[in-house]
Amino acid sequence: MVVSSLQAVAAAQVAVPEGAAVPTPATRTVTILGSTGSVGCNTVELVAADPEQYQVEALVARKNVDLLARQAKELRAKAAVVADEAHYAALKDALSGTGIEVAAGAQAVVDAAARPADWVMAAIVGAAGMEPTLAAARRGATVAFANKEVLVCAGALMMAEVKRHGATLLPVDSEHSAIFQVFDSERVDGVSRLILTASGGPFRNKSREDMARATVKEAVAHPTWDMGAKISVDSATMMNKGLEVIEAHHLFGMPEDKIDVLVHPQSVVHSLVEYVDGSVLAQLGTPDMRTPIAVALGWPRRIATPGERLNLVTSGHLEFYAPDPEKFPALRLAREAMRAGGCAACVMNAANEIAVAAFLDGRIGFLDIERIVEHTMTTVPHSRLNSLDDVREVDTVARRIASEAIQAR
Ligand SMILES: NC(=O)C1=CN([C@@H]2O[C@H](COP(=O)(O)OP(=O)(O)OC[C@H]3O[C@@H](n4cnc5c(N)ncnc54)[C@H](OP(=O)(O)O)[C@@H]3O)[C@@H](O)[C@H]2O)C=CC1
Ligand SMILES: CC(=O)[C@@H](O)[C@H](O)COP(=O)(O)O
Ligand SMILES: [Mn+2]
Repeated sequence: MVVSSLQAVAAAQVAVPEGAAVPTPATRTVTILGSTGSVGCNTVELVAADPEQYQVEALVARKNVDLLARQAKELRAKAAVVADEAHYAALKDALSGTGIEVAAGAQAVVDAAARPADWVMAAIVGAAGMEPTLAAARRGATVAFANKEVLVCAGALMMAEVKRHGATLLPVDSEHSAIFQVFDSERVDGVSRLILTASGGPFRNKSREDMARATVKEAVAHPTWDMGAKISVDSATMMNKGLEVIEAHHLFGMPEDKIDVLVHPQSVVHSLVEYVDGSVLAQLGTPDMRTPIAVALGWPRRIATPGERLNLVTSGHLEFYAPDPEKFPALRLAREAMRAGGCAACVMNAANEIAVAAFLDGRIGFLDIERIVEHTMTTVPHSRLNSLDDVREVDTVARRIASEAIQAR
């Protein structure tokens, strides 16, 4: 396996940075970015189940004031922050008399991530999570990392910041948590291949004609996982798996051609690592995000979660198939973006965010998502990403081109 020394360092950084203090759950202070979302609510549930073990520094959402205020009171958070300033007054009102600090706006979200918590859940959806995730990494926090779009649009720069500031990234995405649990980061040259499993989404057995007519309700009805709307649509196009191949590349330092995708409709085998001696190690479990979140929350220990345990006697057949590249071109687009390097993955991600939002708003059809993404990828000129300012600029240009293409339809 060809793994450069930089990649090997990056892979090690995902696990235990040398000399890093390992906070025990008993001393852990916690911030949850995106606390009102699907991953956020699961995280809140685990933290709330053991109130003696965690002190909550800050909770962050975009605009769901009612839920954010309830969570902040339940967890006795020190601060609650909404990104959308239009909701500041409502949040202030909901938390008046509690002593909980309240703030709003994009800078307030970054400031919340910069507050001194040992452990930060990065569960904002989309590239909007980049600045707050960076703020947590830059003060050397342990970052439980769900927000995959950040690594897709700025992976190399983000991993460099993680290394520079001695932060620790713990994967939360179920496939990457699975790999993390069976990946020998001490001996990366023994790893020959990563195999990411994919459910195939709600349209695995549908024709392209069916997909062209797909409604929002059908697209977000994931067969095995209960998730937010954006990632559910990504699963339906299989762009989610494309984003995850890029995420795995950055987290584990593996080249694109050593990261395979295997369709596994039951979502029981969460991913696999193949070693040079022919061993293949996998992590299994029921499709329940509380498990990978608990792996990151308790790490390096194991903490108990509620929920059903996997029973292989009653779980039925486990099936595995090769992905269908004709039906799901998003996988090809993601691999092309990886091979192109530079700004390509950032452009793809930005266009995908715009196209998925337009589909969810009923402005375009399901198959238009892949068309908008491909059009944007072929329109935005290739460039290198040398700084985070470059990332912001390319992201803005790609969003504009994708939006114009949607308007022109
Ligand atoms: N859901 C899952 O099981 C999994 C999710 N992931 C990844 O985790 C991330 C979160 O996914 P998911 O929980 O499904 O998403 P949701 O849409 O359910 O939740 C998103 C969260 O982010 C908040 N948010 C959105 N925009 C901003 C912003 N600009 N600033 C601050 N907060 C913001 C939302 O607040 P509000 O509620 O107020 O809008 C909400 O709390 C995604 O990157 C996804 O790909 C990865 C693996 C599994
Ligand atoms: C739970 C999780 O990690 C999701 O990213 C999941 O992988 C989505 O399912 P797909 O395999 O259908 O994309
Ligand atoms: Mn996943």
